Amino acid sequence: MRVLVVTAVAAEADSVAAGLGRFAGAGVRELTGGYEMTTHAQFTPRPGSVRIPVVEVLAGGAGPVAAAVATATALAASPYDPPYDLVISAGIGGGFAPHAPLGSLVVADTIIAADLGAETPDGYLPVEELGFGRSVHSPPAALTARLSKALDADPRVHSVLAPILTVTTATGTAARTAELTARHPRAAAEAMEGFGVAEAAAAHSVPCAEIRAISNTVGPRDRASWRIGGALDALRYAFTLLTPVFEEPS
Ligand SMILES: O=C(O)c1cccc(C(=O)CC[C@H]2O[C@@H](n3cnc4c(=O)[nH]cnc43)[C@H](O)[C@@H]2O)c1
Repeated sequence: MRVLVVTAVAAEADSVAAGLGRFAGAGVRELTGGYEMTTHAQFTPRPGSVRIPVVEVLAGGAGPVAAAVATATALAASPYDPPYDLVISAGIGGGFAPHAPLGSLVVADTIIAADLGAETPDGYLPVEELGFGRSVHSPPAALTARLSKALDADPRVHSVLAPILTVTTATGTAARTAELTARHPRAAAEAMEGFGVAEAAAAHSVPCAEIRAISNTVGPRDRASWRIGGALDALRYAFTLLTPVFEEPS
């Protein structure tokens, strides 16, 4: 399986790469847009394998627009058809209580652009209700089940399969938290790239997933309470558990 993992920042890409690291060789290359790509062409073919799995990790920038541009650039630059078998948006994220505590992992069953719509005096309307565009991507259920099962195989890991919201402004007040929770009661995490990655993947007809390691609780902004190091460790460990999935036939 050929997999493209897209993170926002280099620290997240490094954690993903470290999780994949037992498969060796890493490098960095520039894409035409100037994005940094850490390349891991590191899976050893097993007897009977017909394809050599390759996972590439790309730090594509923060926010849905940078993420979409970076992902689309990487997909267009691939010499393969299809360009990849799977694209994963991965990184740290905010967790909605009580679903996703600090250090836990969230696999998206839906990837939702939570602020792609319009405010009205009667409340928020997503683009679907405005009559244009889309604000939801649904990764293939069989794929998310495989990812979740791989994480749940380790009893020390707390993972949840739930909606992940993509926002362009990180939530920092109780009022905004309540609004998002009312609209998306099952949402377990928010981050800033998933929907952009998913849009680019969809344009190339490549399945997309999103995985977040929780660094902070969504709520009134309290930067001192963020546990970025712990979340980066959880992200790294998640990718050690996920590597067998990438070795399976797509
Ligand atoms: O300061 C650091 O050392 C550091 C290391 C790794 C990552 C960061 C980031 O700030 C990453 C930004 C990235 O994280 C996502 N994120 C995390 N928490 C939230 C949240 O509560 N709401 C929305 N997004 C969140 C997001 O995807 C950002 O792009 C810093």
